[in-house]
Amino acid sequence: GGNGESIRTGMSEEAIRLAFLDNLFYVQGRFLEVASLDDKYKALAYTVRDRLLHRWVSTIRTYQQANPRTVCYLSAEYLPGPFMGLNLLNMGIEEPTRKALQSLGIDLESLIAYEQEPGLGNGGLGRLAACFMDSLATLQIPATSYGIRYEFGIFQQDIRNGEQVETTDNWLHYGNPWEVRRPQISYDVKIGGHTEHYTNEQGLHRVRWVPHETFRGVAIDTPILGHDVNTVNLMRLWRAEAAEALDFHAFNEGDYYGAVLREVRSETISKVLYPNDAPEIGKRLRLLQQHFFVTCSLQDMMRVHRTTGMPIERFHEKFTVQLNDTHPAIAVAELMRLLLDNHHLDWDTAWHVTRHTFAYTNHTLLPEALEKWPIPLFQSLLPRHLEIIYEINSRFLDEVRQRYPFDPDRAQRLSIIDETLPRHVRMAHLACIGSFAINGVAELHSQLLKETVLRDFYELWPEKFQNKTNGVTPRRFMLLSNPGLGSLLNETLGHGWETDLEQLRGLEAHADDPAFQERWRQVKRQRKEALAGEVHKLCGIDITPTSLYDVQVKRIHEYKRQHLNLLHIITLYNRIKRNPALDIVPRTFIFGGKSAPGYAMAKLIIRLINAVAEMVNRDRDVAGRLKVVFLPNFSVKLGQWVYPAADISQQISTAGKEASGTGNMKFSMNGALTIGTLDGANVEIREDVGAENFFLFGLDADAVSHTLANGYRPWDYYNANQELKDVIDLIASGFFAHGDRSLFQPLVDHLLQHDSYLLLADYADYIACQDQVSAAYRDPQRWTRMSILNVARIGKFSSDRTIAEYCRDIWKVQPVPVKLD
Ligand SMILES: CCc1ccc([C@H](C)CC(=O)N[C@@H]2O[C@H](CO)[C@@H](O)[C@H](O)[C@H]2O)cc1
Repeated sequence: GGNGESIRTGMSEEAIRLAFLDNLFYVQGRFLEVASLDDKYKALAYTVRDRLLHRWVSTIRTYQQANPRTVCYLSAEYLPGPFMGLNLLNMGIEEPTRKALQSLGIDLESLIAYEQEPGLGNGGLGRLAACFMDSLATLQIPATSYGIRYEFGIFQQDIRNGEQVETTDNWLHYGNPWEVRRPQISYDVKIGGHTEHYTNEQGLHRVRWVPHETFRGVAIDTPILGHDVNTVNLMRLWRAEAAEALDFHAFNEGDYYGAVLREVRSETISKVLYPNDAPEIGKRLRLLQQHFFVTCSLQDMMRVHRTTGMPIERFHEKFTVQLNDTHPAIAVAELMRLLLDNHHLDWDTAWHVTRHTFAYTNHTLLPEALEKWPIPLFQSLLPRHLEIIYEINSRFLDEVRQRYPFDPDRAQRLSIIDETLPRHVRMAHLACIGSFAINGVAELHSQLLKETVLRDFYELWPEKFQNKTNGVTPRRFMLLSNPGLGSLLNETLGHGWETDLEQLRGLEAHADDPAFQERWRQVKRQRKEALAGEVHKLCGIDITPTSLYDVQVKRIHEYKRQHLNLLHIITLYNRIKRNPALDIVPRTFIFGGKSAPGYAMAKLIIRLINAVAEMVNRDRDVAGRLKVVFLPNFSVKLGQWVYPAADISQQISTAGKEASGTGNMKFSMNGALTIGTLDGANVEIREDVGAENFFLFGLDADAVSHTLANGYRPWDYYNANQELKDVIDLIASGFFAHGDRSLFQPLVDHLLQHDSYLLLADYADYIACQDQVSAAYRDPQRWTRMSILNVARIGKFSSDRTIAEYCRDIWKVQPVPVKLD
């Protein structure tokens, strides 16, 4: 390149231009005039990837020299979002790249918009794992994030006649330039079969697992660069392949299907992500997927451990392994198997290493979301693991009986095995017994864990229990998503806040400054106009940026109460119909989120949202003062348009049900005000931003459990509140279903007869709170002050703070800065 820098690693506009053209010619085999958007995107991706791998090589060299204690994050889901924009930002080459492409007549934004994100997750849990990767690298912590490289990610959601329709997510169709296949890094994965116990010639007891089938897991690596550092950690995802791609013998016999059968069968393991954020009992492939990525990951750690020369008895000193919910909990039994059967350690030593290696994070209190596997399935798939689990359990129960000699019920409650027929393996129990630390993801959630689902374990091992309140990365969700806000903050606070978010406190001094307020409103206005453009493109609906953008985007679930949001919208609609001259604050209600394909009530809620939208958006009396939009196919990419454009963030789950929430943090970081319940991290957000800057309503977690325990009767609330009655009756009338009363009957019936998520009990307070929101919005000075103070006091909710706490309290690891060679 120009001033002596190589075009493979140079950071100047000139070097990047030459590198881009070089990749276009010699990787894509295209010249500019005939290059497609995909060619240009790939050429730029390879240009950026070279600079990532340059830093990765330096990182690996540093780690080999330092042999540091390393964090391994095991997660069945990752939602990293599109890579191009964040990699350019974290490497600090956005401007030179934009100019280099401009000089070639290419708009960088068009290439960034073209990228398809890896949708390898369902929602909160998967996105949190991605925010953690960004913070681990930015804090220069040696870490590897392990998971599954699904060929097909979370389904694409289309809305047809108001209904969710799922289509296959073929994200790899045009290939993925950000990943590097590592054929040399591959491991055997055994399943099924039986075990053989024998005594070897030295008279020692040995166990052999004779599998029914053996597959291969191959590593596919994606470099994860930290912000403004040289550290590149890896996201190492496993792809399933047959030990032998083609069975030539079968082929010679002319059995062509037989010849490829093994390959097809094996690939099935990592074929597709399970699209539910609640388990389905006994899905064989799901357990196979969990065993698959766990055994590959632990074997990979053992390979790295061997290179350190440290004895296997010190494995837990080299590696600390975080279990992202129970999905990788089989790891406790798998590490024992590898230590006992492959390294021939005695039980006690193996167990000592194992329980000092793992830590477990719980992400949900919903009883139906706690995974348990039927013993027959476990026996057929993982016979050796089941033997080990039985042994772990009997030694554990011995300890429990010693501790509580006269309390057989407690032992039964604590047992890994649920004896009620058909017998099941309780994965949360295996995780708790095999881990040295157990944490929830927000203070209220961690408290409820100790009082409810994990109470017995808390009473047994209170020292294991911790809280680690979630956080989100301000790089993607502030700087990248909201550059206008980023430059206003840089101008006002200087640089540095994006890696030390507490510096945002400096905004408090500007909260009442009229000039600064005006700049602040302009930033929000620009994002609202940008989103209006995207809504027009995606839904063909025109929304008004002067209206209040009232947003609820998250997975569709009854406990998240998207249908309570709808009860408010219909209430406003009825108010206008009763008095068309009513002076209300114009609102645009924006929904987004996928429903698990088999979750009928969630799908009905999506249908009702679109049905209400159809009626309200064309109603002449309403005259555009209310607009309802359902944004299809919500994703990280779409979130980056939505979070910066919101005025109100809806966080209205039934108290005690949302473990933390992370969307709530992304909205507040972009100056939206929250209307919410005292649930999950809402409690801590309100604590930090100030009660006067948060719109609170509803029963708290104690009141919810008391109300449900004392025979809750939703009918009473229906009969006692005329506005509520009118709303429910309107839905029941078929008004939103072209007169078809039966369509939404199941939803109405459930609300009047069960309402297990207390919508009717919280309705009146919610409506009153929304009226306060409208009143506040009429006073721009007051609203802008509240918005500025929300950002000023949101510092705690950076995933850098969360990861720093995991490093200090659980992983006991230190940063290892990397010098670029
Ligand atoms: C087996 C199917 C399955 C898949 C995913 C899950 C996740 C635990 C669900 C999830 O995403 N939980 C969310 O995790 C976030 C990150 O901690 C929290 O912020 C959300 O409150 C919680 O619902 C449960 C069951």
